[in-house]
Amino acid sequence: MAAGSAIQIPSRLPLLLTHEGVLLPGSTMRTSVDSPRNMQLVRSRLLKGTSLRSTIIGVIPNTSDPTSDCDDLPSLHRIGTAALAVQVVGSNWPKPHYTLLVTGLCRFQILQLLKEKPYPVAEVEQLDRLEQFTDQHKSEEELGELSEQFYKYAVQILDAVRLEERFKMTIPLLVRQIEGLKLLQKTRKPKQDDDKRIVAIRPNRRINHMPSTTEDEEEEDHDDVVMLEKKIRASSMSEQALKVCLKEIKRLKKMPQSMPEYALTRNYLELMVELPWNKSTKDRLEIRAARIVLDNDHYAMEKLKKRVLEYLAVRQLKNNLKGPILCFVGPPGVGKTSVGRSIAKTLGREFHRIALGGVCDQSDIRGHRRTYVGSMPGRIINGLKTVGVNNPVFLLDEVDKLGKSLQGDPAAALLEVLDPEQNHSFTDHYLNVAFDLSQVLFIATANTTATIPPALLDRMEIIRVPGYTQEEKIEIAHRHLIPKQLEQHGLTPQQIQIPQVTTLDIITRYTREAGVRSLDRKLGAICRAVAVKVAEGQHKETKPDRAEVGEGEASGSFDLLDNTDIHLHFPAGAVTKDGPSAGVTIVTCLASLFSGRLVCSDVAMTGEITLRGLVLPVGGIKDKVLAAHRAGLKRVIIPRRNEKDLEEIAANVRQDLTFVTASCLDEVLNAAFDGGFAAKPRVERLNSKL
Ligand SMILES: Nc1ncnc2c1ncn2[C@@H]1O[C@H](COP(=O)(O)OP(=O)(O)OP(=O)(O)O)[C@@H](O)[C@H]1O
Repeated sequence: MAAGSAIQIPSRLPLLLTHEGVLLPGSTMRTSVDSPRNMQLVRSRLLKGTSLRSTIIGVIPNTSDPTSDCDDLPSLHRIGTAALAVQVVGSNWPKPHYTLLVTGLCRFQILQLLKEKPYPVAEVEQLDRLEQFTDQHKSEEELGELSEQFYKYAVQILDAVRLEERFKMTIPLLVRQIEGLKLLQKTRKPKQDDDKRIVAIRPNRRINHMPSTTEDEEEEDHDDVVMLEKKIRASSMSEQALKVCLKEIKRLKKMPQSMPEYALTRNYLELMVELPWNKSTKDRLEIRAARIVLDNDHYAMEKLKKRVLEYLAVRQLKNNLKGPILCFVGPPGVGKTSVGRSIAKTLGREFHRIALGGVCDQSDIRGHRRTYVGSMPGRIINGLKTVGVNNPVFLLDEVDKLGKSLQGDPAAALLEVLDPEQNHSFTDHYLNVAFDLSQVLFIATANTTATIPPALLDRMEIIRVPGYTQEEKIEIAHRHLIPKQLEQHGLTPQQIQIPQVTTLDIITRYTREAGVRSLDRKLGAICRAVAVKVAEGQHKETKPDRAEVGEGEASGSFDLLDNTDIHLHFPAGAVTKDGPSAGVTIVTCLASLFSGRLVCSDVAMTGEITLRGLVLPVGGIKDKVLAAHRAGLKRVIIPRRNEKDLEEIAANVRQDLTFVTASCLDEVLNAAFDGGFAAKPRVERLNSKL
């Protein structure tokens, strides 16, 4: 189709049904093809055909919901645009689809549908016989908002077949647009260093002669590229990166702007310039100051703070980061993230949290190759771009919730990130050049070590962060949570006072947790309620009432026996249960069931039981004892061989509880039942009160 010749489209056209955007003659549109019908069209017509005619298709706009595109053909807009398929890109990510670049040639109307399957083909009549389009319009990013408005009118304009009708519709719209842009120009002063292009209105040019890419615009673009090249040369990127960037900029200079690759290459180069290749903050580590920061920010957690200080001290003396990666493991809301933040504060470094929960694709860590449509760098490189320095503290949150999928194992990618032997030349797929991560301080958090991939676990030093006692929670609330909430809600201590007994009430009756996250939320709810009263000017000194805190939790019950069959029910089947520590408890339940006697309601117990009735030691005694204490129980039965673990428990908690150590089942049962236990089996239907 030589320029200047009139376009003659085939009388039968395969139809591509689109639901977004309207392709107008002379314009170019990129559209994603993923419905079965459209995929078939691309495969059979565009990928197999070899003639030029086979690349002409009919694009029908306004087709209803593409997800229902399976059997019945939806009703079709009568007028469509014949288009030349300029490029087809196939991808399997995130699901199989093609991206099609089409250029509109002319309008047509559907005369008759010839077939519906596997893709629709219609007999068509060409409506306008315009001269060959002269250029492709490249959509301007800055015109995003305007194009949304434009879209509304586009379908109407497509329907305007007569030239006069088209003028009548478009001229008022264009005039309005130009007025709007003039206003915008007045209010926006162009920044010298702004590498985003500003749309300029050139008053002397007549609308019908205005080519899509003017000389001025080309010059502007050229200036932009020159500016970008200057920035690349001025940046302190590695030699390898500089080489790649200069090669890309050379390609960019030769590339017409309308090429889709132009924008991709530009984005890539802009990211390369923005990355902190050599920019870092200066460490100001002073152990005494670090201790003060940690103590000021966190109450209790003595063991954790001690280990963090040791770690920082070794770093100060050795002045390198080749130590282990610290991993804080503990229940939600015990301050793992906030300790990470304090570490960054003590070091004077930037802090960035990378949430790994649910990540199951290695490209999340390592980025996509640039050949993918919509490719992006991974979270590590993105994080570095966000903080703007190459030595931040990165908190890898929830490493225990990493997933795995066909798209590769993210844990393997993380290993490379964390390995001091390799991470000085970490290569993100998108960058495709090495970036030095050796100055980044990585800290990880997890709720449990059980699901951390073993190879990762091996690289980390686990520091357990246990739950808090009630007393610790009260202190945390009054020293940290309440002042923070007051500040967030714009309240002063004169406007609301929460007495310690109230906090205790909230802790014991309205929250049941190892950490302080719900407590914090409840305190927030109180502050919000008070803020409303203060704002309404009706405030007297306010004490929180029950409704503001929320209702307490109901306790569950379970049935055990059906005649002589034993039914053991472990609630929440989807939650994996392992570990033998409920052994003594299950046997005690059964003993209660068969004897018809009730177990004391203030007893907690843990321990593994052998087939011969011996009680074996178990892990996590501290957490279990704290949970029993939280639940208001008085007596705790533990395996005798766990007696040494009681030393770890705060004295005030120990004072409130009586501990019974047991090495065999008899001792457990004697302690669990009032007045001891001499088994007299009685087989009848009973409900356990445990
Ligand atoms: N010992 C403490 N002293 C002061 N504040 C604390 C303490 N422990 C927790 N907090 C506060 O409790 C809130 C929740 O803590 P954070 O978000 O750090 O918990 P987390 O352990 O990281 O939880 P998750 O595992 O759910 O991410 C924060 O506001 C934190 O400052």
